[in-house]
Order: sequence, then structure tokens, then C-alpha cells
Amino acid sequence: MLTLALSKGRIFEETQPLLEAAGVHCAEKPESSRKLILPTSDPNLRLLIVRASDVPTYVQYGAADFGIAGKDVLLEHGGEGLYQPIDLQIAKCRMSVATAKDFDYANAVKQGARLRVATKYVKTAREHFAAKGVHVDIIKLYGSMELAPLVGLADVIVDLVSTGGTLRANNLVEVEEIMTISSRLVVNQAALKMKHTALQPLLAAFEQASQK
Ligand SMILES: Nc1ncnc2c1ncn2[C@@H]1O[C@H](COP(=O)(O)OP(=O)(O)OP(=O)(O)O)[C@@H](O)[C@H]1O
Ligand SMILES: O=P(O)(O)OC[C@H]1O[C@H](OP(=O)(O)OP(=O)(O)O)[C@H](O)[C@@H]1O
Repeated sequence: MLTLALSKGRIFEETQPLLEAAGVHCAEKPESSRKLILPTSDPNLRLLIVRASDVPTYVQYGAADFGIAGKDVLLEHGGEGLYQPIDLQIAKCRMSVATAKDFDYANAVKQGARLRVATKYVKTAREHFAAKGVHVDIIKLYGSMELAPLVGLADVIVDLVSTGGTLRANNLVEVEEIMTISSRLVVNQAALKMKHTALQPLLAAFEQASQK
């Protein structure tokens, strides 16, 4: 039996075509089912529905053999115990710095001012600003980061941007792109060895489908 961990929402939706390309169909949808373990048309493959940020943990400890997680999530986790063979090219977006329209980011950085940064992506934000030599106070949030600059909680946010619609709706502007983001297949390192024969055809089908 193989166990694939993934989150509902965009990752589940964008994984469907990859599973179908591997000949696997999932009749139950996590949006309509309350079940957290979903069977598939392959009696040897089941899906675990977990929080996006928990996917690496399930795979690291072998509770799932493999999983699908965004680069943002993998960087925060650190990737320990995980083999990352394939960029699936799904859930694409970018991680960026954004500020209120009237905040002079370039000047704040140039002046060496201490920047208050609100984000869910603490590790990536810390590394980004350290590399620029900018001193920061990081304020950890779990969501709705866009609020922080509007109510004086932070000078800038580090968040994911796709269409830019969320920033625009909140009168924020993207001032710096940190990196592009997509979702990766991650495999438990022990499972990769012990279940290689069962995993290999699925990994190959995912890789082929994701490159189309
Ligand atoms: N607007 C977006 N467009 C495209 N991809 C995105 C976007 N927002 C997030 N992603 C990617 O999809 C992944 C899953 O996002 P999703 O919104 O489903 O979970 P989340 O709410 O960030 O996670 P959690 O439930 O753990 O808080 C993210 O880790 C990121 O890699
Ligand atoms: O540039 P846009 O196309 O507006 O996308 C960016 C938004 O997408 C993500 O949120 P998401 O939609 O996943 O909401 P959530 O984090 O609350 O789940 C991200 O945290 C931004 O808020």
C-alpha cells in the first residue's frame, strides 16, 4: 500500500490531472467528504488529506510515503528526511515583499532602518533580509498577512502573490520578488528504497504529465 499526502483546495485540484495521467481516479472529493483518508481506483494507493504545511511532516516520519507540497512550505520545514525528485509545476505563484502604497521601501532598506516584517514564512523572510543585510523584526502570522501594514502591525509583509488581486484589494503593492514557487513531489527517504518498485511507475507518470 502507498500513501500520498496532499492538501485539499488548489493542490488537490491541480493534482487530479497528474493522478489521471497515472491512471488513478479518485471518486471522493475532499471538499465534499469529511473523510481524511480517501481511497483511489488503485487499491494500492490511498490519499491522506492534511493541512498544506503538515505535508512534509507526514512524509518525513513515514506516515505517508510521498506527498505534494509548495516550495514555500518545504523551505519552512527544512526538507529533513525528504527526497524531492520532481517539480510538478502546479500551484504556481511567487513569494514577494509587499507594502502599503505610501511606504518608501527602497529608502527604508537604503537607510538601514529596522524593518518590521509580518509573515507566515518566517525562515524564508529571515534568510532573504539577512542576505540583503537588512535588520528585521519578524512577526509571525498564520494568515491574512495583508492586514498587517494597514493597521500598523508591520512595515512590510512577505506573502504569496499570484494574480496580485489580493494585494490590490487591500491597497498594497509588490515591491520585491523573492522567488518563484511551485509544488514539488516529496518522497520519504526510507520508502524510496523499500517501496521503490511500487513508487517508480507513479513517479514516472507524474514527471511525464507535469512536463506537458
Ligand atoms: N494564490 C496562489 N496561487 C497559486 N498557488 C498558490 C497560491 N497561494 C498558495 N499557493 C500554493 O499552494 C499551496 C497550498 O495553498 P493553500 O492555500 O491550499 O494552503 P494554505 O492555506 O497556504 O496552507 P495551510 O492550510 O497549511 O495554512 C501553497 O503552499 C503555495 O505553494
Ligand atoms: O495574488 P492572488 O491571486 O490574489 O493570490 C494571493 C493570495 O493567495 C494566497 O491566499 P489563498 O487564496 O490561498 O488564501 P488562504 O491563504 O487564506 O488559503 C496568498 O496567501 C495570497 O493571499
